[in-house]
Amino acid sequence: MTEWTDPDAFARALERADTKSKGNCFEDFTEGDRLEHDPGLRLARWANDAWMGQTLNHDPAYWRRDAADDRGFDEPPIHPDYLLAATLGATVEDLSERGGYFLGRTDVRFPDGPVPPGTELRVESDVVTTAASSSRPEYGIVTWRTRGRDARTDDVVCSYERTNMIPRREPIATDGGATADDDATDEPDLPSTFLTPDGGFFEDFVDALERADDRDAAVAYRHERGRTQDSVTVAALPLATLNTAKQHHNAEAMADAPSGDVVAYGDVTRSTALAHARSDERTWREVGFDDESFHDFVTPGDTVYAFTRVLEADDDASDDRAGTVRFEHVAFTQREKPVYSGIRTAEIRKRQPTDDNR
Ligand SMILES: CC(C)(COP(=O)(O)OP(=O)(O)OC[C@H]1O[C@@H](n2cnc3c(N)ncnc32)[C@H](O)[C@@H]1OP(=O)(O)O)[C@@H](O)C(=O)NCCC(=O)NCCSC(=O)C[C@H](O)C(=O)O
Repeated sequence: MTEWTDPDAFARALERADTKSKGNCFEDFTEGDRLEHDPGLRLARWANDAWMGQTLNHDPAYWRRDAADDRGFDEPPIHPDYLLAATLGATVEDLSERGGYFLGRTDVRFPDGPVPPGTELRVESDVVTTAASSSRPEYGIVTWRTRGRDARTDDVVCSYERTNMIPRREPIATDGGATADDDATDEPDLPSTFLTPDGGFFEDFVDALERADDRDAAVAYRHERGRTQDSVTVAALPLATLNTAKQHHNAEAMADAPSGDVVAYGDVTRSTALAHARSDERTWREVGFDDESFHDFVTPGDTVYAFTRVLEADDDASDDRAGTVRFEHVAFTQREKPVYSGIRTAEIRKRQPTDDNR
């Protein structure tokens, strides 16, 4: 009788066995379809704290009761970055586990957030559009609108629209996409002066924008901190959001990919860069994110840095002690190429008489 675990017999058995594949192909998505994502997730304090600590998000309102109380929270809530990553993580099994690229996301909002630890998430997505990729015949491009709900109250605590390239079952003929103008040597049209805010309060951003006004200048600066990607950030953090994308934890499957290795979850890259930016400001509340793009992959050993451009400031917010600022944040690595960019709207604390000057 055949011993199935005999190495030769087993190797033959593996060759002959079909693989029960995971995830959906491009052809499985139809505009208008709704998918209820089974995993759901309990937003645990430990996972939130692991995410926040490892991505260098150290805003005290998410760590300490007195700071949370000062910010108008009943207790340190789940941070919006982890809430967003967990909402997306729970969708991966149905939407993007098959592989492909997380291209971008927009209209990220937290209608009934923030939420306390222990909140149980129920997540659903609608297929918004499906399109051929003109440059990559083996992929299609799918956009979904996703909502994360508090399973107890049904309140929407996080929503967004995201776009991925999804592998096709059958490649199609394409026009090959637009031809890149490789010979273009135009100098980039950057302003002559880059200004940095003196501090991290709302008034500091207003002041810097005023100094840039009517001049060939921008309020744009780098943040010093960097975070080298390791097995915790690349594999452990996405798995703590139930993100089953093999890109983050299956080195063998990724060996033949263009990256040649596992890659960081886009939300880890993004949250790390945002943390660097937040460490140089007095964040009051996160309002929303738009036009997020993931330009290139990040692999273990890459160090994630951040660059910020301040776009506008508005003296209007949910609390008199804050104003609203719109930023463009860019994550980049030691190779100095952008890997993520997005527009962030956040409320920033105004300077109070008792505040120090940072
Ligand atoms: C994905 C890339 C390899 C593409 O590179 P390149 O071909 O140079 O870029 P193009 O700009 O030409 O884009 C290709 C097509 O995709 C469309 N596109 C690009 N961005 C968007 C967007 N934000 N929204 C909609 N469509 C977009 C373009 O129009 C092009 O279309 P077409 O011409 O018809 O083909 C490269 O960008 C890359 O490597 N990006 C990094 C991807 C990445 O690392 N993402 C994060 C990590 S993976 C992850 O987190 C997975 C996650 O867990 C999950 O499950 O989603």
